[in-house]
Amino acid sequence: MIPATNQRPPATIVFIFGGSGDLNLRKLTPALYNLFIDKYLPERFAVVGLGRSPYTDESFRERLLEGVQSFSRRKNGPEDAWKSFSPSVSYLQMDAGDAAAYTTLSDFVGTKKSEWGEEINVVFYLAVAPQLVPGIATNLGKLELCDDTSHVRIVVEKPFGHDLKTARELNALLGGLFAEEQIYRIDHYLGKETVQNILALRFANSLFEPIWNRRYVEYVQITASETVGLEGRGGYYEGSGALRDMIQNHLLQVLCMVATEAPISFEANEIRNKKVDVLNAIRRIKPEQVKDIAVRGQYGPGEKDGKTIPGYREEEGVKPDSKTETFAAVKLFVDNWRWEDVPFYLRTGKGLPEKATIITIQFKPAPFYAFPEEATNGWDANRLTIGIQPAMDIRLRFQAKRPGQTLAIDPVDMVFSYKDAYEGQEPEAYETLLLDVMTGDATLFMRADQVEAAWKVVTPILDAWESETPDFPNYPLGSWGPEAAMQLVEKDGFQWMTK
Ligand SMILES: NC(=O)C1=CN([C@@H]2O[C@H](COP(=O)(O)OP(=O)(O)OC[C@H]3O[C@@H](n4cnc5c(N)ncnc54)[C@H](OP(=O)(O)O)[C@@H]3O)[C@@H](O)[C@H]2O)C=CC1
Ligand SMILES: O=C1O[C@H](COP(=O)(O)O)[C@@H](O)[C@H](O)[C@H]1O
Repeated sequence: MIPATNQRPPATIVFIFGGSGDLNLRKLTPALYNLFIDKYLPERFAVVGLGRSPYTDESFRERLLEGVQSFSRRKNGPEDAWKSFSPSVSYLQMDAGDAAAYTTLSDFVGTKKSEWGEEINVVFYLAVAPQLVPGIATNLGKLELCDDTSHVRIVVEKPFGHDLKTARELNALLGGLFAEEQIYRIDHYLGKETVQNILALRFANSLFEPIWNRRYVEYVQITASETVGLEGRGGYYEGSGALRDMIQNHLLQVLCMVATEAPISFEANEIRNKKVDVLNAIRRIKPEQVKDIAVRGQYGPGEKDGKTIPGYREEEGVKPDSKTETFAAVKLFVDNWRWEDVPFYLRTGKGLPEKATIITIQFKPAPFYAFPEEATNGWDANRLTIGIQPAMDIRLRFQAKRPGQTLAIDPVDMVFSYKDAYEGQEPEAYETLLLDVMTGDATLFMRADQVEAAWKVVTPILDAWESETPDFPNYPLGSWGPEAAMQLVEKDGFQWMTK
């Protein structure tokens, strides 16, 4: 949450493990750059990217500038902004497994302390595959500077651990090395304006809550589709897959926002308690049920503009017989008074036709319909669609009478769009969350028990998938995923909503 401009964080150094990776290129540096332009960064700050790739400071900055120009909400920024920002960025070539190299980090902090002559916040951002996290955390924990619990923080990216067992081990390890207030388990979907707005929509209005339950809701769908493929992220993604990469964290967190009971305050732990209640209420999946409620897919070659585009198995860093899923869809139930028997369908995939994250709340049809059927032009109504991205909007689709002497009923949309309602650009999720880390506000970050509860939900699926060899690839790049994903909803009489 963005403080007033006069509440800038104190002098800060951000070390980014995985500085040469996709996350930093696409999201972290663009976010820091925007914070800089908007004057939320402290006067004195430094960003150090770390990785094994052989960058110099100069070539690293050039690479990051390409990232800003391709992915930032501000492709350029005001004149000279990059020129003013980039000297604070440097690169340190280092293997994260090299324990001796970590003293370089302490030395860097020591030098900056003498140069800046003040206390410094130090953020260690672990933007790396989960397998690397325990080793890095252990090495950082040995640095004396990490004993300073009020100034040193560690940010751990999702997926937190590789499964329930490793997540528990990681929580225990981090708990032994750092104080809980130093640990920031990040899930960037929680920093998205549109995700935060779900609570405002539900609990700052009296309109929706009375019908937000099993009496009126037929089903809920959450789709996060991506057009991109792997884009050089084989090192991370091959060991992860769509279920771990998106569903265990982002999509389950969105489900929690949709399904949670009303909080009594916006105190961090109150919201977290309510969300963990939802995760704990998700019906446990038995091994023999997995095939009926979960679908996985991997994209094969596709076509674009008459050209063949290679499939997942042909991408850099991917095994030719890879079992990693690039698509996952699941059907879940939340066993409580509010949601019993309402299906929650979640799906995500790479290489799909559109980049879009949307939530669909489909309400049941009117209990009695007095209008003549022949006057009705479609039944596609009683639906609330929350556009998370790129369209940031809320659409209420309902039946309306078409003006005129003949009775005709059509589905129409009532739309709230951020673009039309507010001036200026909304901050990106990582802007909000990085600033929160710098100011020491953990409200939007995950607690250890939330992460473990989310792993419990997906563990039976992961186990079942691990035990069988999938028939991959099973969907062409540019399609909406495997046929079985369509059947997952069609067998219940529904279809996937794309808007
Ligand atoms: N990409 C995205 O859009 C998002 C990613 N994330 C999360 O961020 C994390 C990283 O993902 P992403 O950036 O996409 O993955 P990449 O594969 O692009 O990056 C992995 C990074 O890890 C570094 N690395 C690997 N091994 C070592 C090593 N031994 N020593 C030092 N550095 C090492 C690589 O650097 P090098 O090869 O130079 O050593 C590279 O910078 C994941 O947890 C992912 O879930 C979260 C949200 C969005
Ligand atoms: O965490 C991740 O998220 C991105 C998608 O993020 P979004 O904000 O653009 O929806 C995804 O591409 C990546 O694989 C994953 O690690």
